[in-house]
Amino acid sequence: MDTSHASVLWDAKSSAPFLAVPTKTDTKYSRGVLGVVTGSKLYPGAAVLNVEAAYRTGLGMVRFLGARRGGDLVLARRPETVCVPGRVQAWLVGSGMDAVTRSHTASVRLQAALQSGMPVVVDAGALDLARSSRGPVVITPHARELAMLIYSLKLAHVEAFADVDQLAASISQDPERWVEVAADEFNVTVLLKGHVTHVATPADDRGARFHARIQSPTTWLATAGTGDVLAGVLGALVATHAEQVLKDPEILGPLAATAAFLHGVAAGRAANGGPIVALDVAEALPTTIAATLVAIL
Ligand SMILES: NC(=O)C1=CN([C@@H]2O[C@H](COP(=O)(O)OP(=O)(O)OC[C@H]3O[C@@H](n4cnc5c(N)ncnc54)[C@H](O)[C@@H]3O)[C@@H](O)[C@H]2O)[C@@H](O)CC1
Ligand SMILES: Nc1ncnc2c1ncn2[C@@H]1O[C@H](COP(=O)(O)OP(=O)(O)O)[C@@H](O)[C@H]1O
Repeated sequence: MDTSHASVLWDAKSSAPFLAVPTKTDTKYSRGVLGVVTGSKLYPGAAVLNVEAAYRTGLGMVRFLGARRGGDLVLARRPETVCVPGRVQAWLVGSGMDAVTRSHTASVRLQAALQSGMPVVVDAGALDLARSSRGPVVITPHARELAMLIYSLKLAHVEAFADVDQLAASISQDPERWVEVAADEFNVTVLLKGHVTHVATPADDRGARFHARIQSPTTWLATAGTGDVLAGVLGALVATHAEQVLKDPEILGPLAATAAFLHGVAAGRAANGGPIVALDVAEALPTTIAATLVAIL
């Protein structure tokens, strides 16, 4: 694991050890169950993208416990999904939600996940709640979402910026610095999305941390819903490594970097030089994972 402040370029060789290949004795429960609380009346489709991507990354089961409309759409696309509460090894929350218009019921469901003590992937409309988690957390903001988060908490670093847009511009220009600031301030692993995605964990007592960068192989990835696909990939990786994450939350760094790597390569394979939609990226994940595993054979 990298212990310097400079970021390392994350590739297939770095990613392969963080893929969980099922063994002969595995069951759907031992492989990892991901609880998903995402989607809303405004954005029900995000839940479908999350769940499709999680299954395509490989895990035992998805329990979808978000709003009804999202649940109906998820079941129409992935009937193997279970919509009954029960044991899960990790949570994915917040995609397709809006922190401002979030319903009371949605907030109660989010808090139940965050208070479970299990590892949680926190995306989009639940980012404001990330710090209240009892378990290890990885957040997945884009530049403006991170700016909103830093601004709303009135951290010391914001004094130099007139508004959120100025801060977002600074984050886009210098993601390497801001991803580390955010990891330290929020004490969570941060995956900062962009053409180049950065992942950082909080610095330890000696100032060492994990910091990786993932270069997207295609700009066609900049299209609606691909962030929801990324959140699903990461949810699956965290669910299949939940025991390790609880022992050592630092492993959220390499897991998040691996998610971003698989996501970018899947997009490149799906695009093949032309436009793609978010579900194309999810559908390209199985062959991307097979090719990534070959990197360490
Ligand atoms: N089919 C669906 O259900 C979809 C749901 N989505 C959900 O929609 C919600 C809102 O998403 P957005 O944050 O994109 O909100 P908006 O599209 O409302 O954008 C909000 C602001 O953020 C800026 N912004 C958006 N992406 C940025 C980036 N990469 N870097 C810098 N600034 C950026 C925009 O310019 C805008 O000013 C989220 O909950 C998300 O998960 C989206 O993922 C799109 C697809
Ligand atoms: N110019 C770009 N080139 C390559 N990838 C990009 C580019 N812009 C954004 N991305 C990637 O596309 C995804 C967009 O996610 P996000 O902003 O959350 O969109 P959405 O909310 O629509 O899902 C992220 O994985 C991000 O890294």
